[in-house]
Amino acid sequence: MIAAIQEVTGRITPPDEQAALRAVLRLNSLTKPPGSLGRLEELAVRLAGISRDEQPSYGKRMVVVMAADHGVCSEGVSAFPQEVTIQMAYNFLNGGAAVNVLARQGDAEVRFVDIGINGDIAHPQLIDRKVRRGTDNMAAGPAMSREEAMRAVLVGIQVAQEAVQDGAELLITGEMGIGNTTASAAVLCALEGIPAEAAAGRGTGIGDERLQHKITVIERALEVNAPNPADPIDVLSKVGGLEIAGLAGLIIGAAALRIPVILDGFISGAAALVAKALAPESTAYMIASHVSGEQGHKLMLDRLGHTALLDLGLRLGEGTGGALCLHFIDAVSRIMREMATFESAGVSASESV
Ligand SMILES: Cc1cc2ncn([C@H]3O[C@H](COP(=O)(O)O)[C@@H](O)[C@H]3O)c2cc1C
Ligand SMILES: O=C(O)c1cccnc1
Repeated sequence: MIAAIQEVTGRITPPDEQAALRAVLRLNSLTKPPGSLGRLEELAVRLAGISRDEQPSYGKRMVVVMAADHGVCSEGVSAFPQEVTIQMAYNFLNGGAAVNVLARQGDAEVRFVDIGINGDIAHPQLIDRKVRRGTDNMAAGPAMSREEAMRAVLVGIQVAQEAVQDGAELLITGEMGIGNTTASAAVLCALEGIPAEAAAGRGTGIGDERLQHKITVIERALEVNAPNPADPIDVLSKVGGLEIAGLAGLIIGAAALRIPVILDGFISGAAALVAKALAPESTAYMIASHVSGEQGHKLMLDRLGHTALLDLGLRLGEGTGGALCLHFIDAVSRIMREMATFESAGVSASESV
């Protein structure tokens, strides 16, 4: 199974430098002082390189919400009970979650994948790719087997391939899974050698006492399992989650298919760290939409080498920040296509600086 993953990571090539250069030249020809559109210009250049087009635009975009449960919930690490995952599943499938609203506003489709919910869901829109019914409690032993972690990564790769077959030109990572900020923090600790107290945050809104407990649970999980930082599948299987593994696969799949993958918050960040460990070249296809209010997210983005576009204090996940970022991506597309050049508008260029 590792060979199937490596076959995909082996297909990731760097973005097109020529297209990126053409985007720089075009930006400098537009009726504005050079660089005056700030970070939007950086975004334009990166998207041009990724999409191999100096005027990139994205017709069909999809938010992929991977959902799974976490055995570590039995340690009391979330402000909400585990059943909320399956209850929210129906809310996503019926279009009522925050990300459904923001995706509609950003003209994106939401695909909801059950990769490991602890229960049965019946809904016509469900993409059922359940690898197992939730993980085991990582504070007592491995969250899942190595084989299950690899299967979940392959699910993500396959979902990316299907999305592109169905016309997707851009993917956004989304997730649902009560307890998943604990697993994501543990992945950050294991892969990057960050102490639990710097990696763990309040998730759904736990208080000081429960946060201290969450930190000790993460420390125990790391001690009991001793995940190997040089082996991302080992880290996923011991202290990760099924949706984290699935999103890592989705990111790798998007990079291999040369389409941009918009990262959402903390859980997406953990998946991106796994993707980076499996395929360092995949980071070139990632766009960091926002920096979450969850402690540790900024650290993740630093390790990924990305700066977030937005800082709105979001701490929801689901793909919400990623969906909001579509407005900036569309703004960039229109600037590259619709703005006049100095030449076409008859405007004098700068004399000297
Ligand atoms: C109603 C509700 C909707 C959500 N949508 C996303 N999350 C977010 O919160 C959870 C992670 O936080 P923790 O690790 O503290 O459990 C994940 O499901 C994440 O997607 C939600 C959480 C709740 C309660
Ligand atoms: O940043 C996130 O993705 C996040 C933060 C808190 C809870 N759920 C998700």
